[in-house]
Amino acid sequence: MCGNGGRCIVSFAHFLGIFEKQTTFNAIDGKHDAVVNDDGTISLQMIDVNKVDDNRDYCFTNTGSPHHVQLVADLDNYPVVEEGRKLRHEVYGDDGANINFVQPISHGTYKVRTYERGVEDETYSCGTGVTAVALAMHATSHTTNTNVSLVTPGGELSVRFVNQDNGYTDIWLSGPAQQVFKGNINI
Ligand SMILES: N[C@H](CCC[C@H](N)C(=O)O)C(=O)O
Repeated sequence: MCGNGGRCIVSFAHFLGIFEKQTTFNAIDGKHDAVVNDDGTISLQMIDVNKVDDNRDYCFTNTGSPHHVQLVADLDNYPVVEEGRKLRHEVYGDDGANINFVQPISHGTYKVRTYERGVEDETYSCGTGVTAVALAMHATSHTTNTNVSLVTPGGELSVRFVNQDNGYTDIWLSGPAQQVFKGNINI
């Protein structure tokens, strides 16, 4: 599942006039509701998450895709590609995982850089990744906020959620989706 890809699909379907305000689409992890907000940002409902594994040095959770979440100091200068590539294999074996490195900016605001499985490199922004970061920061009591801001190299996202005894529900990933290219194919 791709959270940012999902938001882009919704934005594109809206641009094509397929729906007005709300829609639903099916992804590999199930159904997703989505909303085009009045300011043009896109909110996407993510699957419920009932487990955030806390391994003290890092967390692991699945928000539609598998994510490792680890706090580091001096994120701007952190070797995301080298360390991400190592952890992706050494901790998670053949299946691997996406690796998110995190630094707090303030209570409820986090800077995130992600090494993405499949891409095998750092990407500008990972939607399921920042969702995992928001839940992991809450699950480990780094924040009590249930609306968390995430700053990635590609821009700013937010994740809000409801915390219940058995995990997290009503999880919404929000942020901008901008059309940057338009073309035609003659067939
Ligand atoms: N970039 C995507 C997640 C891709 C996850 C994929 N790399 C995987 O290993 O499942 C996002 O914005 O949510």
